[in-house]
Amino acid sequence: MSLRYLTAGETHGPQLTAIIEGLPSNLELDFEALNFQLQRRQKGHGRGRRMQIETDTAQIVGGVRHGRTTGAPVAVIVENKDWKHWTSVMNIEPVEGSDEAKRRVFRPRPGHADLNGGLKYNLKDLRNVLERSSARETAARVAVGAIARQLLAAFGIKVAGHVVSIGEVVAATPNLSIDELISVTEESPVRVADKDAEQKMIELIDRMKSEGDTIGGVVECIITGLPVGLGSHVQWDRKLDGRIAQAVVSINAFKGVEVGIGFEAARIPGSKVHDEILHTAEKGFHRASNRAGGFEGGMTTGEPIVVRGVMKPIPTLYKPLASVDIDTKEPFTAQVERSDACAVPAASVVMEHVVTWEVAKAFLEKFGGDSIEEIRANLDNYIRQVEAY
Ligand SMILES: Cc1cc2nc3c(=O)[nH]c(=O)nc-3n(C[C@H](O)[C@H](O)[C@H](O)COP(=O)(O)O)c2cc1C
Ligand SMILES: C=C(O[C@@H]1CC(C(=O)O)=C[C@@H](OP(=O)(O)O)[C@H]1O)C(=O)O
Repeated sequence: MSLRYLTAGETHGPQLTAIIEGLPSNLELDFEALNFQLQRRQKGHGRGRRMQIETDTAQIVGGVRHGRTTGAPVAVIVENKDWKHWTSVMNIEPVEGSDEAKRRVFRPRPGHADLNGGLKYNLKDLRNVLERSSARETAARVAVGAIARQLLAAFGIKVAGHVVSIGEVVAATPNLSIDELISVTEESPVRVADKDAEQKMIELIDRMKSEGDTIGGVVECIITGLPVGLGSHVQWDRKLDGRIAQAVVSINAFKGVEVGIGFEAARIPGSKVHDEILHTAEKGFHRASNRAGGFEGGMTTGEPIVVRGVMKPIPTLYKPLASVDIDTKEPFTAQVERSDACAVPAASVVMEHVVTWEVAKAFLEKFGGDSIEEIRANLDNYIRQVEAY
């Protein structure tokens, strides 16, 4: 059985729930490290008031005993502390004029799921769409990805993420090791290593917020320590770069993805794009550069994975755009719900975890076993085969 998960839960419901199936037994879980990832996702300049209410922590309610996975499905929950403020709105069928009825959403926000979801599911209170389309769900995905991250870490695979740009402000490319990148960007409220860009990004986010507007950006994820050959060229849905692209664009508000130099590859000749092949006794086969971002033929090359994602600006605007009242069909401005002005730094954490998940899944497809020990033996055997090639 390949690794899979589902999430459930509404943004203002009692909790988010995730069930992961296919994890091997004997994976030692570090709960502090898991919660650290959840808390990283809550941070970042530009977030709204909701993040001051929540203190995301994962409770593992199945599949783990004495700190280790047993091979059974792992069930994770993340509580919504805000639930206590929404209990009546979420539970009581509103009667006209009641407080609950006032929270009905009927003027869809351009850029959010409101209108499409209302039409598709035939729902006249667009809150029923909003509750599930909210990026609150990404807390569950980070919890799941943080477990996958620990699985990969057990085999020396490391993950980092940072912000490349917000609006027109681009951070200088940091020339740092993966460990340095992780620690330097952790300290930054916008998750960049470039102090000048950091200040300009903060100012831009503040200006957007004061103007009732929002701003998007580009984030990058890097994964090191991978063996060659995760994913496969033989079938379209086994190409790991393609699977990662799907995962990235599935994040709320993500509209584009680049692998390696990405769109730049369309502008320069092949001689400046492809990574020349080298071999030494010490390193085996390796590359002179990594413009491919760690992929050829849908398989890892053994060089770091480098993937970028594009996040559009947040759709809820405090200075709302034009919309239509779904009851009267009259023009109206869109509804204003409590909102972030910029969630690009937080979204970089989400992207790290959805990419990590896809890599972990491909890792288990290749080296799969029912226990960590069996996987280790499979990996060691494969590494010997590659070294002897
Ligand atoms: C971390 C994060 C936080 C977000 N916060 C908000 C928010 O406060 N308000 C909002 O309107 N959209 C927010 N979004 C984006 C919406 O969830 C998203 O635009 C919406 O679900 C529609 O999906 P689409 O943009 O992918 O088409 C956020 C996205 C992420 C990743
Ligand atoms: C709750 C989170 O983000 C939310 C994502 C979101 C949206 O529309 O996507 C709208 C806001 O929801 P609320 O109205 O509850 O403040 C954000 O706060 C989170 O990231 O945990």
